[in-house]
Amino acid sequence: MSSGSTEFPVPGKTDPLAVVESVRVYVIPMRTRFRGIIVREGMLLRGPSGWGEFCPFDDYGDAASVPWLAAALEQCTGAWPTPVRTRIPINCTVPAVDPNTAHDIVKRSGCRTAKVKVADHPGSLAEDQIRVEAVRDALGQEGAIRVDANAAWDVDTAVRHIRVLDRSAGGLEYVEQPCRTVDELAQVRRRVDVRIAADESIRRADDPLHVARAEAADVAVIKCLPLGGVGRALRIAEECGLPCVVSSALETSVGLAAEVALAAALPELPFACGLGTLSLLDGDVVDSAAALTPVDGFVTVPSEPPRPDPSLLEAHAPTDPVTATRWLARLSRVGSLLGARS
Ligand SMILES: O=C(O)CCC(=O)c1ccccc1C(=O)O
Ligand SMILES: [Mg+2]
Repeated sequence: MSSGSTEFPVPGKTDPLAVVESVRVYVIPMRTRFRGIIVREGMLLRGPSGWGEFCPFDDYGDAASVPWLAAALEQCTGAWPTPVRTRIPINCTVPAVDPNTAHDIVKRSGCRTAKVKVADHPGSLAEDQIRVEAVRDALGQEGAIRVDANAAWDVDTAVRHIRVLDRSAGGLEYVEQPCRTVDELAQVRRRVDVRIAADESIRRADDPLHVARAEAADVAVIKCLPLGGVGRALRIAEECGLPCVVSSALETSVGLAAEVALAAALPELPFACGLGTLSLLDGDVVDSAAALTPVDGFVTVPSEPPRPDPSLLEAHAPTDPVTATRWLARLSRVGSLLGARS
């Protein structure tokens, strides 16, 4: 019924994108295929207090992308909490690669903690074992190894594979998201001695605190871009009452800076964080002096948020018009959803 001059915006609802002064789209190839991702794409938004990154993965629909946009807008309009540390210990991230490559990644990183992707495809256990053994060889006995199954296993498979990989690793620090549901995580947790960390059960859940209340995890993996920003992630971290590991969502240095700000502000940081992911990308939008590149297993907390370099923005701009149009349309739709909620 409503149309044209009889239709008005609802008073009190505002356009959340009104603060954004300009946007850029980037396309950066991955060095190694990671969870099926071969090219990382996203947007950089410029606002009154700097730049934010909007980069939901392809498998996030519009509603699930709303927190990503809230996080980007927090970055370009807000200020970060006070850091309580100047550098963040990080893990190196080992994709589902062959054992020699895994060994090299660990050695080159200088990290004392490694996170190894497992369960990349059905029947992967033998490959997972030799990858984990190679990582232990590279790390030495003092290092810590964690594995991430990205929700691939059912309960019985998880229990069996965790026991095998725990032996291959000479002890696992934790296993991240062995199964999909909170109930499955709780069952696995009761049956194995290895700690359970929840990632997707927090990042993709309607209620990110459910997994903690259900006593289904020992560790919370927190990513502030999928969770709606540093402020919201800090509240979730506090309310869940679990030790937290901050991990990246494969952002450029612009978005990674928000994850680092979160890790820097957490009162306790008992484990290494998954923030050494810049090396998985074949490029960045921030020049190398300001990039959040780890050195000897640590990322230094920057004194101010990194700004994209104009020539790198040009270099990583999409070469076809379709990609930019697709991201602009996505931003517009997700912006409308965010506006309708506030
Ligand atoms: O935690 C790390 O070491 C790196 C980040 C990482 O693994 C990741 C990055 C993008 C999307 C999902 C994940 C994941 O933890 O499952
Ligand atoms: Mg994970």
